[in-house]
Amino acid sequence: MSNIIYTKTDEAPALATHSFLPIVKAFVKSSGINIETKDISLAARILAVFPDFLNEDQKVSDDLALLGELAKKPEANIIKLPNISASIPQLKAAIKELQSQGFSIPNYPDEPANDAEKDIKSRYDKVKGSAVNPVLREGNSDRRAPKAVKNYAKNNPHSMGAWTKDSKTHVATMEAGDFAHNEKSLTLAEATTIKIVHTDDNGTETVLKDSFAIQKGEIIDATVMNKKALISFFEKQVADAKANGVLFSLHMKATMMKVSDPIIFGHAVKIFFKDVFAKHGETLEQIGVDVNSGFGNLVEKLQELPEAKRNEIQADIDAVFANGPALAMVNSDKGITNLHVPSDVIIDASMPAMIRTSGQMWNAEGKLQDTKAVIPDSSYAGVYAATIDFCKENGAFDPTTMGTVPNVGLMAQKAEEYGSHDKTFEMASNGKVTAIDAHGNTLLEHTVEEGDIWRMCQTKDAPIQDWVKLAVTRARASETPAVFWLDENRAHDAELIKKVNTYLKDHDTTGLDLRILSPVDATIFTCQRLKEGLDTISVSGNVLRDYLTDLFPILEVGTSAKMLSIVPLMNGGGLFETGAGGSAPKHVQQLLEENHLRWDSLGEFLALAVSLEHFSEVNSNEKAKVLGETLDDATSSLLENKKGPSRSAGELDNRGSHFYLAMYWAQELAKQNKDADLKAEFEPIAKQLAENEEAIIKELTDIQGKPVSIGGYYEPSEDLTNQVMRPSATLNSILA
Ligand SMILES: NC(=O)C1=CN([C@@H]2O[C@H](COP(=O)(O)OP(=O)(O)OC[C@H]3O[C@@H](n4cnc5c(N)ncnc54)[C@H](OP(=O)(O)O)[C@@H]3O)[C@@H](O)[C@H]2O)C=CC1
Ligand SMILES: O=C(O)CCC(=O)C(=O)O
Ligand SMILES: [Mg+2]
Repeated sequence: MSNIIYTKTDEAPALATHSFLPIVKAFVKSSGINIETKDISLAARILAVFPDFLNEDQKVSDDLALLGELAKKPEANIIKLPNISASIPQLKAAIKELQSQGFSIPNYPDEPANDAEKDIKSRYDKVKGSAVNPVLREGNSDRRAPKAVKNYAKNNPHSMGAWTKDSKTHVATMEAGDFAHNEKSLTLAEATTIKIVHTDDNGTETVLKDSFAIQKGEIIDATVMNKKALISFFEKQVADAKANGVLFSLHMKATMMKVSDPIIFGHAVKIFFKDVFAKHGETLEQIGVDVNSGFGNLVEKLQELPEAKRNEIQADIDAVFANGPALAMVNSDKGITNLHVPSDVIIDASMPAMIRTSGQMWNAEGKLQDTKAVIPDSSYAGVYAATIDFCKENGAFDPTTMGTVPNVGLMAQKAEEYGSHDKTFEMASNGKVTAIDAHGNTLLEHTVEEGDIWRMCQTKDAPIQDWVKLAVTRARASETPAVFWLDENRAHDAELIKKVNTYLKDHDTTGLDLRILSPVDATIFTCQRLKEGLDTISVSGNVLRDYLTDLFPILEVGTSAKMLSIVPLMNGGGLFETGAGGSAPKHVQQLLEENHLRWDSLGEFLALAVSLEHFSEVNSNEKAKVLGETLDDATSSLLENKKGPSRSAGELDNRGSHFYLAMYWAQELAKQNKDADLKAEFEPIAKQLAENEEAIIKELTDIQGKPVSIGGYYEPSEDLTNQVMRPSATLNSILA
C-alpha cells in the first residue's frame, strides 16, 4: 500500500507543520493511512549534497531525489508545502548556521580557485534557487479558489487600496534587445541531440553545453538579453523615476530564473549606484563585492574596509540616496531597500501586493508612494501594465462582486523559461551562440556581445498534450470560458499555438468557449469579465502560471495561500501543493518576537483533502474518502466561523486555527453516517475538543506576546520547535 508523503520544508510552513501534522496523523491513523515525512528543507538539501564532509550520524538522505523519482510513479501522493528557493545570501546564511551547529560543510566559493572548489560550488548550485518545485512537478498545474474560499472573501472582503486615474504608477519594460524581442523558436520534427557552442570573433569555439537529448515534437527557443540595451534601459528608468517623483522598484524572479535574473539584478544595482561604482569600482572589486547578490552584499562587504575608506564610500552612497530617485523599500525601519537582496522582492507576489495597495510601495519614510515597476524583459510585463491601466480606468477591483480566474498552467518536465537555467550563459566575449543538432545543422543562432545573457528553453510535447487536455477538462467541469494566453507574434507562442490547435481536435470541445489571446488582450478581456463578476480560466505557460496564480488570488481573496493547487502527475500520481504562495519569512520573525504565527494553513487543509480523496481512489480505501470529505466540510466551517489566524499577537494564530480545524473535523466525522467506525471513534473526541475549547484557546493565547527561541532559522531544533508549536497540554493529551 502506498503512503501519503508530507514534505518538511522551511520557515512559516515548516513551523505550521509542527502543529498540524500531529493532528493529521491522529485523525488518519485508524484508517490504514500511513503518513511519511520527507525533508526537503534548504538545510536538509545542503546536507544531502555533502555526505563526505559530515560525520556518520550527521548524514541525511537525499529526500528530494527520492521524491523526484516517486513523482514519476503512479503511486505518488505527495503533499508539497512551500519551501525556500534560496538566493546566494540565503544560501550563505544557511551554510553559516549549519556550520555553527557543528556540520563541517564547506563555505560557498564565490570564485572557485581549483577543481575541489569548483566541485563544491557546483554542488551548492544544485541547491540554489528554485531547486525543488521543478523536480517534483511531473505534471501540469490546476490552481483555483474553491467556492467556500471565494464566498468567504465575498462576505468578508479584504482591504483593497483605491485607484485613481491620476496615479503615476506604471510598468517600465524594454522595447528592444530583451529576451522577448530576440526570441527564435522551432519544433523538432525528429529526436536529436543539441550542443550549444559559443564562437568568438576570432573563431575560437567554446562548448557551453555538451550534447543533450531533445525529443521528437519538442519546442525549443533561444534568445538573448543584450547587456548594452539593458544598461541603457536602467539608466533611463532611474532618471525617469527621479524626474517624475516616483519610487524606483525592480521586480524579478531571481529564484526560479536563478542564472539570468541575479545578473540582471546586479546590473540594476550597478546603475542605480553608478556614481559609487564609477568612483570606487576598484576598491569594491578588491573586497569582492558581488552585485548579483544585491546591494546588501556591498553594504556587508564595506565593513571589511578601514574606517576612513568606508566612510568615504558611505558618503557617496548617501549622496546617491539624496540625489537619485527614491527607492522602494522592503523594510523602511531597517533601511532594507528593494535592491538589497534579489529574493526579497519576487515578482509574482510583489506586483500583486503593489496593485492591491493602490499601486504604491513603501518609501524610506515608511509612507506609501506611487511607483515605477521596472520589469526589464517585456515578455510578460504587459500583463501587469494592462492590469494597472485597467485599475486606473475602472478603480480597484471589488472582492465582494468580482469573478474568479482559475489557472491551468503548463509546467510539467521543466517547461519553458523555468527549466532554462542549465542552458543560460553570460557571454564572455563578442561572437555568436549556436544550437547545433546531431547532424551538425545549426538550429538556432544569435549574434552576442560580451556580458549578454543567452538562454535556451525546452517544452516537451507530452506535457503540452496533457496541458491542453487539462484545460478542456477544467473548462468542461467548471462550465467556464478558457483563454490560452499566447501571442501569435512571439516566436515560442507561435509554435505552441500550432500544437494547441492540433491537440484541441483530440477532445470534444462542443459548447465550450475556448480562445487564444495575446497576454495583453487576455488581461484586458479577463479583467473586464472579472469586474462584471464573471469567471475566466487562464490557460498559460509556466511563467504566467506563476504570475497569474498570485495576481488574481491576491486581488480576489487577499492571498494565494487559500488556493487549491493540484498537480495531476502525468504518470497517474498526485502532487498536492498547499496554496500558491511562498514561505513568508516575515511570519517567522513575528513568531520569534512575539510568539504569534499568522501563517494561514488553509491551502494545506485543501491539499490534504484532495490527497485523501486521491488516496481513497487509488487504494480503494473508503475511510480515506470520508476523511477527505469531512475535512473539506471542516474547512468550510472554519471559514464560516472566521477561525483563520489573525495578524496580531494575543489573538487566534496558526495553532489556534489548527485546533478549530481539528474540532470541526472531529465533529464532521462524528456526524457522518458513511463509516460507523470513524463515527464511533470521533464522537468522544469531538466532545472532548468542544468541552475543552475555552481551556485550549486560553493555553494557546496566554503564551503569546513574549519572544521565543527555536534554536535556529534554517535548521531549528525539533524539540524547541515542538514545544513552541504545541503549547497546549490539553490539546496534546486529547490527540494522544
Ligand atoms: N511553492 C513554493 O515552494 C514557493 C516558494 N516561494 C519561496 O517563499 C519565500 C518567500 O516568498 P515571497 O515571494 O516573499 O512570498 P510569500 O508568499 O511567502 O509572502 C508574501 C506575503 O503573502 C502573504 N502570505 C503568503 N502566504 C501566506 C499564508 N499562508 N498565510 C498568511 N499570509 C500569507 C503574506 O503577506 P502579509 O503578511 O502582508 O499578509 C506574505 O508576507 C521565498 O524563499 C520563495 O522562493 C515562493 C513561492 C512559492
Ligand atoms: O519554486 C519557486 O521558487 C516558486 C514557485 C512559485 O512561485 C509558484 O509555483 O507559484
Ligand atoms: Mg508563484
